[in-house]
Amino acid sequence: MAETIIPKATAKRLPVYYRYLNFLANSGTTKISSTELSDAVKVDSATIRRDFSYFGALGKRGYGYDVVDLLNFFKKILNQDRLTNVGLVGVGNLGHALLNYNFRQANNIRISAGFDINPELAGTIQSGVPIYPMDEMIKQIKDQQIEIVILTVPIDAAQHITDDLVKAGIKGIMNFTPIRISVPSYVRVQNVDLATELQTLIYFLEHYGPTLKEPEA
Ligand SMILES: NC(=O)c1ccc[n+]([C@@H]2O[C@H](COP(=O)([O-])OP(=O)(O)OC[C@H]3O[C@@H](n4cnc5c(N)ncnc54)[C@H](O)[C@@H]3O)[C@@H](O)[C@H]2O)c1
Repeated sequence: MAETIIPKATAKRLPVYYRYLNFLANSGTTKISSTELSDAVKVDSATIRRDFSYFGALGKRGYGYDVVDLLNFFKKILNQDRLTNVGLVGVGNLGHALLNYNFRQANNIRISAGFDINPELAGTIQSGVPIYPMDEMIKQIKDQQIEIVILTVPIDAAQHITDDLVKAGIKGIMNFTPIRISVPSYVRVQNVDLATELQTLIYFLEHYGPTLKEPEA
């Protein structure tokens, strides 16, 4: 199952399905039709069926989907059946906002360690998370077996911190800095840029209006 190779667009929709199924399970719903799921997550049912088909048949014809079965399945795929510890490098404005956000409430993810060069921050606890000085970063990441790091440092610090993160054995970086960091092929980088997302939203509003669904990726 872990070896299933799926398109990026499908991978991006999996957490959306997961969140909604979690909501359904919590409210006691036991089954859902593909049309209901489609309406709720705003993804057309053909796309949902295609997404699910990458993982084999998950629904029964004429019955729809069993919510708990599907939820457990996505839990495994998204590693939500175990807690994922994430590191945060750069505890400034954006870093603080991310620390304050309780990832764990809906997703089994928590920021377990923060790192910052500012001596006033290092050695403190911010939003319940210990902040370490940079010279402890590699050791803490190894000791805590952190595999994913969120990068929220100024541009000029991004690459050399990335190089240290690679040395520490990190597997994935969520990069909020505006530069494209270089990593070896076995490390994955997810770039997040709110300005680009906003531009995309503006583009879709201008070209397709507020109610039409965006064309399939
Ligand atoms: N992707 C987005 O949508 C988005 C949105 C806002 C900001 N950003 C980017 O995120 C980054 C952080 O923005 P911010 O507003 O939080 O900045 P900030 O100045 O408030 O915070 C930066 C933090 O990094 C720390 N820092 C500086 N040099 C460091 C180093 N060498 N090692 C470790 N820590 C170091 C600082 O002490 C500070 O706490 C910037 O690169 C900014 O461009 C991206």
